[in-house]
Amino acid sequence: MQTHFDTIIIGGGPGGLAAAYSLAEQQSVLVVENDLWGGTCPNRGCDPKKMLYSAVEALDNQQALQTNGLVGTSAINWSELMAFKRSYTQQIPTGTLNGLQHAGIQTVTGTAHFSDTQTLQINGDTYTADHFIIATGQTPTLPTIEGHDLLQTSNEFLDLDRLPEKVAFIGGGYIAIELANIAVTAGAEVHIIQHNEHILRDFPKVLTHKLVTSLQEKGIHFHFDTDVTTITQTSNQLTLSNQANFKLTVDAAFAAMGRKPNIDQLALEKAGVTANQHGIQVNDHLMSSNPRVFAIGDVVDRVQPKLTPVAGFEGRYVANQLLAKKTAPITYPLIPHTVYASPQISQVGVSVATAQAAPNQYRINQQTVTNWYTFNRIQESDAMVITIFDNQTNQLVGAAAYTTIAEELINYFTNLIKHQTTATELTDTIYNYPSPASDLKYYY
Ligand SMILES: Cc1cc2nc3c(=O)[nH]c(=O)nc-3n(C[C@H](O)[C@H](O)[C@H](O)COP(=O)(O)OP(=O)(O)OC[C@H]3O[C@@H](n4cnc5c(N)ncnc54)[C@H](O)[C@@H]3O)c2cc1C
Ligand SMILES: NC(=O)c1ccc[n+]([C@@H]2O[C@H](COP(=O)([O-])OP(=O)(O)OC[C@H]3O[C@@H](n4cnc5c(N)ncnc54)[C@H](O)[C@@H]3O)[C@@H](O)[C@H]2O)c1
Repeated sequence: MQTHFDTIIIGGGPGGLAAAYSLAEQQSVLVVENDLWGGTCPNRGCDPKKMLYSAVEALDNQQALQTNGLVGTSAINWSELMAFKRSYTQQIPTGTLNGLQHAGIQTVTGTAHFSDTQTLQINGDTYTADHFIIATGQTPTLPTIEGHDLLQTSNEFLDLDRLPEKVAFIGGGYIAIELANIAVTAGAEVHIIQHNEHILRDFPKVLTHKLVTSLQEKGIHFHFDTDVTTITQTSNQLTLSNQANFKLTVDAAFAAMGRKPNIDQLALEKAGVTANQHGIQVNDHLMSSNPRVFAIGDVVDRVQPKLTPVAGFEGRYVANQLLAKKTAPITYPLIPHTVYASPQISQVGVSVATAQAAPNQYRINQQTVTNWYTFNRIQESDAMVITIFDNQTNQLVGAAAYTTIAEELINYFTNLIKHQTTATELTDTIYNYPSPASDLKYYY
């Protein structure tokens, strides 16, 4: 059994896998995974969520066209939808493992922890390496309140055999909004309990307010400025309450209050790697306080959003460093992000808040586009696109969108910003018509 490697990667998710494949042609590589090969995104994150969204979007689109040519609405059959999701997720761990082995990458299933600065213990065996890459991701945070162990998380929601009739989500971030919208569309009574007065703190308020209205119209009950302090169980139900007279009884409740780095099992102190509650601390080369050890993806303490493409980008960056193909500090490209709901909210580049705070530097073009051909054709009830231009260069520098096609629109904007497109140049390209891209010339 080989026990020394050029690089050992802890965590077989999008970050770890990107690093492993990039290194494998020139290095001996071992990847260690203690749960589902493939990690959060394809097993219990982005991909299964969007499998469920296939039905949510179809139903939304169908409902929008009632009285405009479509007769009757369908309904979601939860167990069939879950079987559809599982047809994708069930093949992920084995497929991932086979792919790694096929590429000549060694694998071990087990929990890794350091015993000194250059040694790992896995399943009682000792492994050493020239370098280590920690890519262990995050897990859901549970509140420290009475009855917290009665809460479930996104992990369980995305694999429910049966959708409970009445559900609550604690939190108002990505996960609460995305999963609550799946649940309400599938027929559940849904409550979102948020400890302050707004959802999705990083997105423009003008768009999140619209989303709250849209989700309320779909039937979601929002409880703002509400802290749950006690959870009790009575027969098959849970009661969530606080001392300020809040009391809600549901069939299931899900914690969606953020995620915490998977570092507890790593014995980082033995490796001389420093970390805090946000994750492993790294320098601008993603190197930890131990120069042999790098960290990538969700487990890193950094300001960039914790998303799959960011983890992959960091994995390839560290691999290139170890192969001496790149020595410069990491510089991140634009990172577009989307909340998948009904409709979606996406944004990229300079934020609306930043532009509002610097009116001399930026011009904001906020357009209600509901009546534009693209959105009228699919009967969107409310759609808005915001573009932000630099006053001096007239270049597009930021964008945000509230529409069912925001996920694709934001990719166009990302490319336009990347290529420093000016407002005038937006009119220079001929796009296929009619299509969302053919509207780009009107977003100046
Ligand atoms: C519900 C949900 C929806 C999401 N939706 C999106 C989305 O739409 N778009 C998007 O870009 N991102 C989304 N994300 C975020 C995305 O899943 C993560 O950013 C991405 O998976 C991070 O990749 P990673 O490799 O850093 O970590 P992970 O994918 O979490 O992989 C880490 C792996 O390390 C393993 N591990 C942990 N500790 C050890 C140990 N000691 N030894 C061995 N192995 C260990 C874990 O089991 C895990 O498989 C979503 C996340 C969730 C939870
Ligand atoms: N579409 C996507 O790209 C996508 C989807 C899902 C998850 N993700 C990733 O996963 C991460 C985690 O998602 P999340 O929704 O769990 O976290 P989040 O950070 O997006 O939101 C956490 C929410 O919980 C609230 N909260 C915090 N403490 C609370 C408390 N004590 N009581 C009640 N509410 C509390 C916060 O105000 C916030 O609204 C995201 O930040 C993102 O990186 C991305």
